[in-house]
Amino acid sequence: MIMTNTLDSSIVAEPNTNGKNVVIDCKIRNLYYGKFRAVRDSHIPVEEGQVTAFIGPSGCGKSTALRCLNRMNDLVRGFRFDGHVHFRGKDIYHRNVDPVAVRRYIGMVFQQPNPFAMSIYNNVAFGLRLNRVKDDIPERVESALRGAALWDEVKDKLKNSGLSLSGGQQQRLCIARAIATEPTVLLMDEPCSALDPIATRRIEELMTELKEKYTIAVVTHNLQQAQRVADKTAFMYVDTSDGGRTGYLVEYEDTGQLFEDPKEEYTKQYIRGEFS
Ligand SMILES: Nc1ncnc2c1ncn2[C@@H]1O[C@H](COP(=O)(O)OP(=O)(O)OP(=O)(O)O)[C@@H](O)[C@H]1O
Repeated sequence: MIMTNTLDSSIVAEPNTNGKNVVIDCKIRNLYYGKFRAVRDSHIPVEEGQVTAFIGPSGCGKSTALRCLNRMNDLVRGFRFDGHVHFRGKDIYHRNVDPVAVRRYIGMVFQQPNPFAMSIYNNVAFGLRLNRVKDDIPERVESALRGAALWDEVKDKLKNSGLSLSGGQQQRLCIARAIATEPTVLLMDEPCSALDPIATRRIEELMTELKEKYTIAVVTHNLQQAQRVADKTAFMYVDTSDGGRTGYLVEYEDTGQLFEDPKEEYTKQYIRGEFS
């Protein structure tokens, strides 16, 4: 039986053609929700120590592709996936791999900040206990809160409810909860869409700090945000030619290259704002 240790983050990542290490290699040939083909033909590598942004119009499959990276779609009824997701060369969809173990290495932060109705301290400690971490809990909680740039704001009120924090602080608490178990990769699904511009900038700065330690993949509607935070950008679009609405990868590039000199006509039109 393949257990957590086969996903051990000490396994060397696969080198890319550009010499960068690919931590997650995602290839979606076809992805279905029931009979609906949601995504096709999308090969998106996630490189070590980089921020990779997923952009594209609504419904093109950005969140679906992101959720494939840590098997979050497994929870959706009717989900079927033809392709592969390799984490450090290991197939995370192998029948013997435990999805809970996958999420230990590939954590996630969602669109809406979703702290639990418990204290700030326990919000972070919860993830540790869930992963059977028993040692150094207070130190780990502090380290995660520091890592999420929240410690100074909450250190004197750790017993207060996580729900008492502002939206931006709640999202940083969720980031602290996600990094407490020291994942290799952090997936962020529109992490700023519910936040005001100041809280958004704080999260963006935090992403730049976090990539020193974690590889990040982020879905964003905000093209300026992708340009500010991402090293690599994947642009997805929706194919309606066969009467369906199937998302696919149009272009994956260095962010600067994709925004300044895109190869594909659809990318050019999208970044010029010709469709949304
Ligand atoms: N759980 C689900 N069950 C059925 N269909 C779904 C499910 N989740 C998403 N879809 C469909 O899959 C397609 C891709 O959705 P997805 O949310 O991945 O797109 P997106 O690009 O992230 O969109 P948005 O930018 O609006 O969030 C859409 O047509 C959506 O309706």
